[in-house]
Amino acid sequence: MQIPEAFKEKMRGLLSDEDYEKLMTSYDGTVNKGIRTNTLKCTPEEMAQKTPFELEPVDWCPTGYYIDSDIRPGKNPAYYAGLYYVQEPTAMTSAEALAPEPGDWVLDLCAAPGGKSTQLACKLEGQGLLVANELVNNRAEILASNVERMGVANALLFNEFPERLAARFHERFDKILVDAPCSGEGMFRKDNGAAEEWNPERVVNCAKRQLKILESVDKLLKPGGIVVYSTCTFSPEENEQVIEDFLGNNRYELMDIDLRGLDDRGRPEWSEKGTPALTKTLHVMPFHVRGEGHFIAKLRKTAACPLEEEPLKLKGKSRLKPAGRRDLDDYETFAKAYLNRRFGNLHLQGDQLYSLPEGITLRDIEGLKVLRPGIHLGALKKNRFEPSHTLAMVLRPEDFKTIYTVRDEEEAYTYLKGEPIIGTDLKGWVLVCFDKWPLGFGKASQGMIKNHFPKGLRIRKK
Ligand SMILES: C[S@@+](CC[C@H](N)C(=O)[O-])C[C@H]1O[C@@H](n2cnc3c(N)ncnc32)[C@H](O)[C@@H]1O
Repeated sequence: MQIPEAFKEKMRGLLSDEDYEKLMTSYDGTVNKGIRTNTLKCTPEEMAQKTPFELEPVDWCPTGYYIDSDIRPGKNPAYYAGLYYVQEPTAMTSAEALAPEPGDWVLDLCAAPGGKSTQLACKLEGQGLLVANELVNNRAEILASNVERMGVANALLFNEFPERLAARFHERFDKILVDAPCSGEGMFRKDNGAAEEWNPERVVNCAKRQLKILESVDKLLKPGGIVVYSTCTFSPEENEQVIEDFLGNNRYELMDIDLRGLDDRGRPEWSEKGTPALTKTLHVMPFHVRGEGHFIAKLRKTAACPLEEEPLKLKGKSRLKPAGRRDLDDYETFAKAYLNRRFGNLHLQGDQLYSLPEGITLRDIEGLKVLRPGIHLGALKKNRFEPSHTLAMVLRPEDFKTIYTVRDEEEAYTYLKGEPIIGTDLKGWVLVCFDKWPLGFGKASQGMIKNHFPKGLRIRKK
């Protein structure tokens, strides 16, 4: 890996000789890999039973574990059942610092691929709302797929500019995470491209963009609400200086961050004005801990922000409409035959049926680019309802009347490859489970289960 000379020079100026040498040596090491338990589905102990690799606890995240760097955790049935999320250990810090509570309205403004969104969802325990937003289209689809796999039931996903969300959700959120797009200096070891793309102008441009994103946060956050700002870079321009500029223009106070094993405080001397409270921010440096590197700041909003005189206009009608009773005949027939759980706030987009999160109305989403308006329950076909994979992933076995539990890992792979399962006397829709965790749907008849695991997710080989 080629570390840019200008970066080396900059870090040599910022760090002590000893720390600089340690940083450079850290680039010769291997990338730290981690997984985090999806507590919406299982406990860490249950996850450990279903994963064949060694797990070593991460200090600052009670559900995070280091795994050996040779392991490919995305190849395991437990992965497809959503028992864990593969996440770099220092990336687990931001959601821990924000610490939402069940019932909160939480916004993750820069969300793809979804590591922190799914971690926030665990903390909400299915209560309250998670709005996860990703601006870049193809990354947004990856976010949707991860939120689906983890079985998050109370999420609304957008593919939007922060300022457009701010025009609709004025001071509606209790907590906001800004895991900002950055120059990625903490990604050099993990992603060679990050080192190749790095240059001093990029750092300056990232800082401008970060400040602009934070301006939208001020409009979105309730007075008294909390925002965590994080980056995976070391540069003062994108860390201490962004926070100092934001504090200068808005009424916020920095809060202490208390995460086990982390005590490398932000440096006022790396900012323009030397704001003393910057010591409340946190650096997570790859030469102090086992991880790639992060910066976190936690701030409380101390005063309301006025409504804009000329707010941005959001045009366009939503293609969603509330589902009427007659629209739902086929869904109700399906629900009566198979579901032990009710879904509310039902809306249709064409023939696709969604359950919107509690408290969300069409007025909230009209004119915005919605990626997923809630749980995609399935499609109303001619005279029948076809359940979606998303529905399978939010269910627990007790929510469905016909369950097929795969006999062993081998049979789990058979299902995940898209092959039929032979030898059953079940009939109709079946929730195929790996132990007590759904993998997806199948349809049983004549002694076999036809596979409904989505084609795009199927694995080719173990
Ligand atoms: C550091 S990544 C987020 C990682 C994510 N939080 C996770 O844990 O998986 C930053 C994200 O911000 C998105 N982004 C880029 N420009 C943006 C902008 N102007 N406003 C908001 N998000 C932006 C990027 O596409 C990227 O997905």
